[in-house]
Amino acid sequence: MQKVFDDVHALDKRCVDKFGLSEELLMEHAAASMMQYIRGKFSNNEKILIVCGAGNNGADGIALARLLYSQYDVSILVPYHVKSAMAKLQYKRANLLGVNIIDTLSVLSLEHGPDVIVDCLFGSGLNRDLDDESQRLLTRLNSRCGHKIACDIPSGINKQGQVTTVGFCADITITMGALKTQLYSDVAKDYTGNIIVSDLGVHRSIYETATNTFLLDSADIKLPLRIKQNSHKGSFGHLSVIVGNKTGAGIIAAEAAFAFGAGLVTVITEQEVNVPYHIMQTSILPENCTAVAIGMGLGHDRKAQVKQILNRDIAKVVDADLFHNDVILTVLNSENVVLTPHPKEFCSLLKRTKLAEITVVELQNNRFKYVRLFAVNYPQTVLLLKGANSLITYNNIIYINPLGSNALSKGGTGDVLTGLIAALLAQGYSAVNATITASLAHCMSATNYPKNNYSLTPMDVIEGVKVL
Ligand SMILES: NC(=O)C1=CN([C@@H]2O[C@H](COP(=O)(O)OP(=O)(O)OC[C@H]3O[C@@H](n4cnc5c(N)ncnc54)[C@H](OP(=O)(O)O)[C@@H]3O)[C@@H](O)[C@H]2O)[C@@H](O)CC1
Ligand SMILES: Nc1ncnc2c1ncn2[C@@H]1O[C@H](COP(=O)(O)OP(=O)(O)O)[C@@H](O)[C@H]1O
Ligand SMILES: [K+]
Repeated sequence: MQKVFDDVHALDKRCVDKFGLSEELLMEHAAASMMQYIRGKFSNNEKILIVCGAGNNGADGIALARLLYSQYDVSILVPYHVKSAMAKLQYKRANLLGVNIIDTLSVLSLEHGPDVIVDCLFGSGLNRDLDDESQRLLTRLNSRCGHKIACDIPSGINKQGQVTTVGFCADITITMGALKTQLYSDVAKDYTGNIIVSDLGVHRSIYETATNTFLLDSADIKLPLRIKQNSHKGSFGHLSVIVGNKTGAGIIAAEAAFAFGAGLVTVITEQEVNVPYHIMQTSILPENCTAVAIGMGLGHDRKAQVKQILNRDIAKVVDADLFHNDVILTVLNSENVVLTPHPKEFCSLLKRTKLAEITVVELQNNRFKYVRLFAVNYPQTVLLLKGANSLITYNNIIYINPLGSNALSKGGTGDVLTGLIAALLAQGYSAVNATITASLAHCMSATNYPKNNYSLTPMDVIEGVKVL
């Protein structure tokens, strides 16, 4: 798990004030880390274009040009007059050294385009929408071949992680000092490429302070591996999955839960349904049930039974149709509840809780803001907001799961996730630990799928979970 910060200016300042570093020293480390990356990947004399803006993001790029000069065929494109003191200083040094400085992209030959393009146009200082010239420039850079590196933040991604017009599409983002939340909006995922962090003169563990946002990785998974041999099916919980109108949703969840270690799985259904032989079915909640999954394909009937189930003091995952029903309000202040809405369902939840009345577009533009709003009001409820980067919150902490992929954009994969979380709840995991591990397992299964990114089915996700 890595720390993530909304803003690192305070961390930069702390390095200067507390450890006696200077802005220039931080910048030299930023440039050196990009140099190291390029040296590790490209042989001498490769053609490198560094596009530099007027502020300190541009200054990082100009310093990089100085470091690479003579080993590589370096050009810097400086489309605006350099403005910040550091950019002016770095520009003067590059000039004295004889670095090739150009002010328009058309000077470069199209046939022999650069092998590497480094985007140092705008970083954390992007404070307004891009003008036409910057949009044109980024569009042209995106259309060129070559390995694309973004310095700190791909240009065009603003503080909220939005790309209002054009953004630089990087293969890799080398971000300075620490990870930033804006790099983990759903939109940003199509621009950042891989993200790595550069140290800025002190080790990252010293640079970073406390935070309430964390980036999950595959090492954070805690699989339900069984330890004791002296066990029986009852040792691993009994999950009840409420099956509604769309019976497939509940059955997929039940199958996923069985594959993820639940000892017993029963579907609760009014009419008999076709389920695999190992899944039981009945019309009322079994007495010994240790967790419930409810909402997937439920429809809007059975209100009395739903209310009764939600009021039972059992760990639960609540999904899908229930976000469109005020009955959801009854579970919001309880412990051991996990909510798994997709963006449209989360908008409905926000409306029902009277926290906000917003569109899906507004939510997707501000995912962190609204997840935090929910977290502040319902700190003991676990929320997983689905998306390209799913966000999990509990106790005012946000965990980002960046491991998902577009292969998961299929009907029924969310039902698998609900089943996985429920399986762990049934086996005694805390709500937040169940959600983190299940969410990681869901994404890792999709990543390990060996075929392509269009053919994954919910059953493939379940098969993948079996071999993690
Ligand atoms: N602080 C430190 O110690 C360290 C900082 N570091 C580096 O500094 C970067 C932050 O630098 P920064 O604050 O100078 O901002 P930056 O991203 O260069 O942009 C500001 C410039 O862009 C302009 N501008 C903005 N929006 C625009 C638009 N839409 N269209 C056109 N212009 C626009 C804006 O114009 P102005 O508002 O002045 O008119 C200003 O000129 C950070 O990302 C990291 O790379 C590292 O070296 C480590 C140490
Ligand atoms: N582009 C994507 N990148 C990462 N994860 C995705 C992507 N598209 C969908 N997912 C994941 O797939 C699941 C889809 O769930 P959902 O929309 O509820 O589907 P359903 O209700 O049909 O089962 C969620 O866990 C979501 O995070
Ligand atoms: K940049």
